[in-house]
Amino acid sequence: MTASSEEHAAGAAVDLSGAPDWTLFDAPSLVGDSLRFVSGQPDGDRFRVRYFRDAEQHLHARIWFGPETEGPPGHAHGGAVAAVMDEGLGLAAWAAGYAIVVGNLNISFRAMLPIQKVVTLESRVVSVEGRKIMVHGRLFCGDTLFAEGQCLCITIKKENQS
Ligand SMILES: CCCCCCCC(=O)SCCNC(=O)CCNC(=O)[C@H](O)C(C)(C)COP(=O)(O)OP(=O)(O)OC[C@H]1O[C@@H](n2cnc3c(N)ncnc32)[C@H](O)[C@@H]1OP(=O)(O)O
Repeated sequence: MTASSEEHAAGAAVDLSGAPDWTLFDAPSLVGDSLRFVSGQPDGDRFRVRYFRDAEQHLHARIWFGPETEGPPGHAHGGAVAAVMDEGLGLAAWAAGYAIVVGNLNISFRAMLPIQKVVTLESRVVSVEGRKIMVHGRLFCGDTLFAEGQCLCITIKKENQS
């Protein structure tokens, strides 16, 4: 494989730095072990993820899809893409102050996503109606859109919060 700034052999350092106007977002301090499945192994061979917020407090992430996310040869499994959207868009609602679970996640897979590549997730809380928080997001690199999603998050009832 040809190494470029966005392609990395497993085990090698991966550049997850953010845009100049982003600040690192400490997701584990907000939701702890809820991140274990996707972003819990920052040096692993599945996902490597770093979260940021921009000046308007929208949540972004740089995400490396490692070899263990492979589905179609050389490309990410749709479930891996969905897992990233689930965590990232759900986390966007948490970061906006809502203790939620995801009730519905609608994803369109627009292009095959090469593994061992750093891509960007951007998200936006687009509406809040009672307990329903709608978050939209897209996973892309440069001009290539890999997936876009609409995530309906539902705030957890007080009696179900631990
Ligand atoms: C922590 C950050 C990183 C991790 C993020 C990871 C996100 C996740 O993966 S969470 C795990 C996956 N999700 C789940 O397991 C959720 C399973 N579902 C549930 O627990 C419940 O169905 C739950 C909590 C969503 C809703 O149940 P409940 O609290 O009884 O609410 P309920 O009264 O049914 O619905 C509340 C409102 O939401 C709406 N709603 C609920 N579910 C849906 C749905 N799937 N589609 C559309 N609307 C829905 C209802 O219509 C209702 O609307 P309205 O107030 O207008 O009548």
